[in-house]
Amino acid sequence: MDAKDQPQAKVTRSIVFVTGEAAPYAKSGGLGDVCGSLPIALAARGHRVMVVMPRYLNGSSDKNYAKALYTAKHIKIPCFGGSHEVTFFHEYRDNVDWVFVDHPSYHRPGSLYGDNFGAFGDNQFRYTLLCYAACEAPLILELGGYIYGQNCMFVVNDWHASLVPVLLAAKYRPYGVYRDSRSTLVIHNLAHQGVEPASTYPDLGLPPEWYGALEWVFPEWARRHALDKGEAVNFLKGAVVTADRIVTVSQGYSWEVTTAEGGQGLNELLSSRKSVLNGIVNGIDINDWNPTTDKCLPHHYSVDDLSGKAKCKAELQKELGLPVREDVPLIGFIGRLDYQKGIDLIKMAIPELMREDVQFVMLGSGDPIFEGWMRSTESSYKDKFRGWVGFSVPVSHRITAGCDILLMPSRFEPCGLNQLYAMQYGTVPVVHGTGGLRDTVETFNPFGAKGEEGTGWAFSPLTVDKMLWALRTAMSTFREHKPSWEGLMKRGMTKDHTWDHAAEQYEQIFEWAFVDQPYVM
Ligand SMILES: Nc1ncnc2c1ncn2[C@@H]1O[C@H](COP(=O)(O)OP(=O)(O)O[C@H]2O[C@H](CO)[C@@H](O)[C@H](O)[C@H]2O)[C@@H](O)[C@H]1O
Repeated sequence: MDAKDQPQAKVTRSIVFVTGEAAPYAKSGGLGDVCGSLPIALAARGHRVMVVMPRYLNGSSDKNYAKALYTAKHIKIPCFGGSHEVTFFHEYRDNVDWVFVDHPSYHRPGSLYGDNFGAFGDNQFRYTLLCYAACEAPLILELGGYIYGQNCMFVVNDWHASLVPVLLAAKYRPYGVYRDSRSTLVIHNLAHQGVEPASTYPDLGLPPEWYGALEWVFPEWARRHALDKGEAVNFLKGAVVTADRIVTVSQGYSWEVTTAEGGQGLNELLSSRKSVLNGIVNGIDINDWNPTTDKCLPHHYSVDDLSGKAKCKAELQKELGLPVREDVPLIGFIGRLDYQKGIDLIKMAIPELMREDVQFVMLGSGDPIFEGWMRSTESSYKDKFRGWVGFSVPVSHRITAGCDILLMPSRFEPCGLNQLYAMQYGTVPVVHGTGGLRDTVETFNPFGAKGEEGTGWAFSPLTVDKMLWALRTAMSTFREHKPSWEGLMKRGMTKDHTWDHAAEQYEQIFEWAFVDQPYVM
């Protein structure tokens, strides 16, 4: 879009994103994508936007931070029985101030949150530091010559950033600071809440009377032994209680989190805050995910000329060592190998699916049991199945472009980005109709009011049979109804997945937040 066509916000604000990850600096999943692109979309609409995240260094990713300069600002954070010094680095890119909090606990091998032995034992400490640093950044960092000041909208993402609204309420507002600021909690995934034993509360440096905001008691069935009282502190709960507004990353998920099935223990609390709870479907970064320009692809294509997609498919088959055949449906899966993503259903369905004339490629890392299963399945079905264990952004782009069908049997999915990328690339999604998947994938209807309708298949309930039914329907449409298939591809490709619409909805939420008094004064 030309800069002159870029819609502008009616009211511009100072916005401070706080996050555990943002692409391209550090990404482990969809949170990184969103925090790497929504801030840019908001800045393009005229807001002043800062993103505060850790400066993770672990060798391979160091180059991502190469353009971030040392600001010479140091602060000491009083927590965990001491005073911990952090410093700030800064890069101005795409009209956004990217601020990186530096501390030795962010410099280590492994992924962002853990290594082969599991989650890091000091994650509570690492993200407590991030939250304190994020509260100080707008007050002390002169970025482009000016501080952001006390009139900000803090956008706190998931549990890593959830201490921010608690700190605003407990440590700043009582002293007259940040009374004009507001906070919005964005829930990308309720499955991770930052829960630690209650005995860690004094480490957080919060006044004792604020214990109730973080207090969390496990139900009896979830306790480890008869003497376990289940007492814990829960960062995400703290933000649910103290944030001015709560956003989930789709409307479907904003309802699901208020139910016993989808609320992960926080459903009653979230229901009590329904008046400030909204859902906004994520957009995608179309500079990064665009089949007409994508640097990771061997060939480019567009809705007007799909020939490049067939070439991408052939290249992908070659790269994977699968028979190069245009007529065979190529199904892809990309994602964390996690219970959430329904990998166990794929595992159960594979023996039956492999009886069909089909090819299947999976890219993912996570649970070692599923990683091992992917490797062994590959050796059982040499001409049909490839399991790529690892995390590779270029490979994910090539799979998205080269496949005909993208499968997402997620047990729950707050929004899901891969189905949006798939549609953008003319790859037809077959998904479990849950959360954001149900909101974004419209099931194919050959007899719609205006002719054929739909962009994929959203099956429900989540069973192996139903998933196989949806895949078989998709495969037979691919083989036997080429014009319908092309219609499906084109309808997906022409849908508006840009961030601009979502950014406008976020502006509305911010406006409502500033009309109200802060939730905790
Ligand atoms: N092995 C691999 N190699 C390369 N890339 C890989 C990969 N595994 C995953 N990815 C990438 O990571 C991202 C995953 O995003 P999703 O939104 O699908 O899921 P995630 O559960 O991480 O995000 C959570 O947050 C997002 C953002 O709000 C929600 O959409 C989602 O529902 C919620 O669960 C995609 O960009 C995908 O391509």
